[in-house]
Amino acid sequence: MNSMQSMDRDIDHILVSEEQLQDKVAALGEQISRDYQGRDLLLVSILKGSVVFMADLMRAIKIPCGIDFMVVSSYGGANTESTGLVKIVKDLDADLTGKDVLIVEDILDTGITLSHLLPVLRMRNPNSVRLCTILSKPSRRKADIEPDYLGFEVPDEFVVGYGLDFDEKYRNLPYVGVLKPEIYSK
Ligand SMILES: O=P(O)(O)OC[C@H]1O[C@H](OP(=O)(O)OP(=O)(O)O)[C@H](O)[C@@H]1O
Ligand code: HPA
Ligand SMILES: [Mg+2]
Repeated sequence: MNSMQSMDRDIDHILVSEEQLQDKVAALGEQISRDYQGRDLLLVSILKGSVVFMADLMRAIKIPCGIDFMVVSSYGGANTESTGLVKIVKDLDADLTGKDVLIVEDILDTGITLSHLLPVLRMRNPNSVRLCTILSKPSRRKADIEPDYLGFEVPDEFVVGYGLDFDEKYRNLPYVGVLKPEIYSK
């Protein structure tokens, strides 16, 4: 038994396939390349969840851009509910003055994480701040935040894969799926 097989076995059903993800990333990359032509684009990846999407999206963007990373945490450990406490664990290195910042996220769920982060970034005098997320769960929104660039809407289920974890696992699945109920109750 190898580890891929054992991860796949924990999945109840797939919501977004690897092919659907790759097609969407290519389309988003094209659109962002058009929209930010001639601008000072800085991609800001919110770790850890966005690592897979960031790595794919930046290669689908065909114009010059910078990249930077921020570590923020609200769904600690095996929590499937946001704690509501958003911690900046590692801040950006870049000076945002005059930059066109595009936040790269894996999922916009309640919106609580971004509702804390957006005002912090906007205070740093960027030219613009927009949000690109591969997944959104609109039914769970608590903060008034919507993505400027969106991959897929997902239903109100806890999803894993393509960067998203349950208890730090399943981030390396190449698709987005829902875990079998018994995995949460272990
Ligand atoms: O819209 P919200 O309800 O705030 O949820 C979205 C955030 O929650 C997850 O991060 P998490 O805190 O689990 O950290 P991780 O990226 O390291 O898994 C996800 O990556 C988003 O950043
Ligand atoms: O559905 C989810 N899965 C994993 N991490 C998350 N963070 C917010 N929502 C989710
Ligand atoms: Mg998480």
